Amino acid sequence: MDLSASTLILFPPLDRENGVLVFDTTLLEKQPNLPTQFMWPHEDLAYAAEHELPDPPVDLKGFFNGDQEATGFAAAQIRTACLSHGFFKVVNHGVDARLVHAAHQHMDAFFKLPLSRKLSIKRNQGSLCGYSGAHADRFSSKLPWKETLSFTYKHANEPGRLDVVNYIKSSLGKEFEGAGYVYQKYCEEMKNLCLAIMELLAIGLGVERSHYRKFFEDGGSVMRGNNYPPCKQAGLTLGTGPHSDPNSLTILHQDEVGGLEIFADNKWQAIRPRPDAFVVNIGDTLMALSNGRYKSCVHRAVVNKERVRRSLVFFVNPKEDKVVRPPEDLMGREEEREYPDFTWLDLQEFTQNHYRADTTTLQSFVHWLYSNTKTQP
Ligand SMILES: C=C1C[C@]23C[C@H]1CC[C@H]2[C@]1(C)CCC[C@@](C)(C(=O)O)[C@H]1[C@@H]3C(=O)O
Ligand SMILES: O=C(O)CCC(=O)C(=O)O
Ligand SMILES: [Fe+2]
Repeated sequence: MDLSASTLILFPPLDRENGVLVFDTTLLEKQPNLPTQFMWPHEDLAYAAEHELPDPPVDLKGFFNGDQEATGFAAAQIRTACLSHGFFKVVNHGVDARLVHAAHQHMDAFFKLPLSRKLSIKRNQGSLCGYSGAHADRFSSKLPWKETLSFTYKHANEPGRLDVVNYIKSSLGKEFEGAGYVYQKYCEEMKNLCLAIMELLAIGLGVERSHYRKFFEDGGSVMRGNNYPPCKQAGLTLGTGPHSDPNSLTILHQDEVGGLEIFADNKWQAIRPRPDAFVVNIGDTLMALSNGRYKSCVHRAVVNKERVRRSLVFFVNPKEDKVVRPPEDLMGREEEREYPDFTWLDLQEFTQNHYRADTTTLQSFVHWLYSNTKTQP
């Protein structure tokens, strides 16, 4: 085969000015071999899920209707899942299926835009907002086979304040205003769902019912659309590598293609897509807020050989400067603290500037905190 110099420059496509890889799937899909930058080590790829997580979904209908027995049942189901692997599905969550569909449709339309247009709202270093192709400007190896669009949302938004609409409109133009309204509404619904789940998490721990709800009421979240194009050598790469989310709670909707896997009972288990369900996972910050009782869920996303896969993610965080500390009524008399006090601002800085979130983020963060500040165990 004649590998002329120009061919070599094209594969993988590189940004001429900065020399970083460009996630241009129309070009990447044409080449026979996966660029090494996208290859993940054997230990992250091996043991593909052979099982599906068997847990039945948590039905929220009774909780929303104020039925005490059903609330107790849902809280117990959530408690069991969180003590073991930190993951559960919810149904009858009250979010209109048409809204979820519309959010997926608008994300689709965005990812189908020409690359130059998507790059016009490129995510900058240290920020969680904007477009990112394979995170190629942040990392040079183990690149995730995905592109993302993310933006922030404040929970204590007064009615009528349209931060998401304004961000989308000002960065992408007036023709995206409709998309902005859909995302704004989606964020509002996700916030309400998240605060309801916070109550169930508190009931499950036997702490004051509104404790976590209040803690997150003035917090903020990041909404993200993930687009995982098909990959001929899907078995050599990952859409999102094994990690636990550094934030508190994550609410995700995956399309019908499937690819989300969680690590539970010492094996990878696939999460079967269910259009009427949201999947919820505990993140590192909530693990700290429960003094290690609720487990931060280790998960990953595999990619498909033939089909593009999409997911909508809502990452929930406390207010940036609030001290993350378990409630007093949770701590037994002799119980020791598993983690020191910290703020989401610190953990966010750690994962954006010093450490790439993986399966041991919280542990590494605590070491980093001790070595950087006066905080000592
Ligand atoms: C604070 C955050 C960092 C990430 C986005 C939010 C919550 C989850 C984190 C992430 C998804 C964990 C896996 C690695 C990561 C780099 C990714 O693949 O997107 C992480 C996010 C990020 O830094 O963008
Ligand atoms: O897309 C998915 O199913 C998982 C994505 C994920 O884990 C993340 O964005 O943190
Ligand atoms: Fe995640």
